Amino acid sequence: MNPPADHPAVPQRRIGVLLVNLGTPDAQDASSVRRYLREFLSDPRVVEIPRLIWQPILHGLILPTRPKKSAHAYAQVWRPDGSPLAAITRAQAAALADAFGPDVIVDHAMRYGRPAIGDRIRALVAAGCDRILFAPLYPQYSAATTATANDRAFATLAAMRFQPAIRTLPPYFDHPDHIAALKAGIEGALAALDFVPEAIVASFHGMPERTLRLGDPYHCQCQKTARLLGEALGRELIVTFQSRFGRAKWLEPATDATLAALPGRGIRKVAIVAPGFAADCLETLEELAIRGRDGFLAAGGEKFAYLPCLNDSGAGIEMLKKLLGAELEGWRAGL
Ligand SMILES: C=CC1=C(C)c2cc3[nH]c(cc4nc(cc5[nH]c(cc1n2)c(C)c5CCC(=O)O)C(CCC(=O)O)=C4C)c(C)c3C=C
Ligand SMILES: [Fe+2]
Ligand SMILES: [Fe+2]
Repeated sequence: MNPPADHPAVPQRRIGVLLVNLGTPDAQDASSVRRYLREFLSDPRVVEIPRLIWQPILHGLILPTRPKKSAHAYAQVWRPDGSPLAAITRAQAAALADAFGPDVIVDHAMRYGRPAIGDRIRALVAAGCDRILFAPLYPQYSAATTATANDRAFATLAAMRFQPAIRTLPPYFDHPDHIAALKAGIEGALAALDFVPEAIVASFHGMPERTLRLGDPYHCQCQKTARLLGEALGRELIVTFQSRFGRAKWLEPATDATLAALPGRGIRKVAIVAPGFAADCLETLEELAIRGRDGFLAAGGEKFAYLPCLNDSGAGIEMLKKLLGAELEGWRAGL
């Protein structure tokens, strides 16, 4: 027996585009930060230590102490409209709302915290989407970011009788449109400075070094982004890795140690970019733009500039339109 045409199980043929980023606390107080860190650091894709060993460390050592320290850091970058990562991701989705036509709904979600991936996928389905382009906004693939976001999307689908078709945005670390957008953003920001940097540092979020040996392509993809961007800019970039967490060895060279060493090598005017982040966040605005600057100047540096991420800039949104639009083409052809 066929259901009537207006039966809820008969969808309209719409497409959803879900922009996804890491997630951030709902508020800047220590208990909101603790809630966020508990979810984030309990993800076995992020901390690859056996649960029986990690859970006592997380609950006994980290969650009682780190939230207060992190809340202090968040307080320094918090905006009237909330956490920078949340506000910018929201703005990216808003800027793309009408980019793909009336049959495409653009929404956003976070892997940790809110808006939750499961909630937004279900909302897109309820709005008539029978296809969803799931777009983790990480230029470089890592199991700790891209894979865990995709896992959450597939886990949501696993609980559905009537699933939408799903397509995931591949990493875009070397996509010519990505490199061109980064180049345009950097050149625009450099032109507004009152000094000419003697070096440009490209700082990527770090990862435990063993993930590289285990086959995570993240490190290589970061290096390739930096090489292509350096070629586009016509100058070599200094590649570094930031945000070390825990006692294990992380990818090197470390951003903070490199910044502190540059004045000793005669480099006293520096610009720093973060081409691994689609949106500015705690890690760029506090760790690089505030603490990075302090460390560089304390070591004898004279001029320091943090150059913003692509965010919802014209170049950034045009790039996302092209990348997402190309993914939608295949589906459109069949509609
Ligand atoms: C526990 C280890 C961590 C791994 C591995 C890790 C990988 C990783 N993270 C990002 C992007 C972001 N991380 C952010 C914050 C953040 N990251 C860690 C730890 C690991 N990240 C912590 C504990 C925190 C929270 C802040 C703190 O307490 O220091 C953010 C910013 C979130 C925000 O609210 O602004 C982003 C973005 C990538 C790309 C990555 C691996 C490639
Ligand atoms: Fe992180
Ligand atoms: Fe950090």
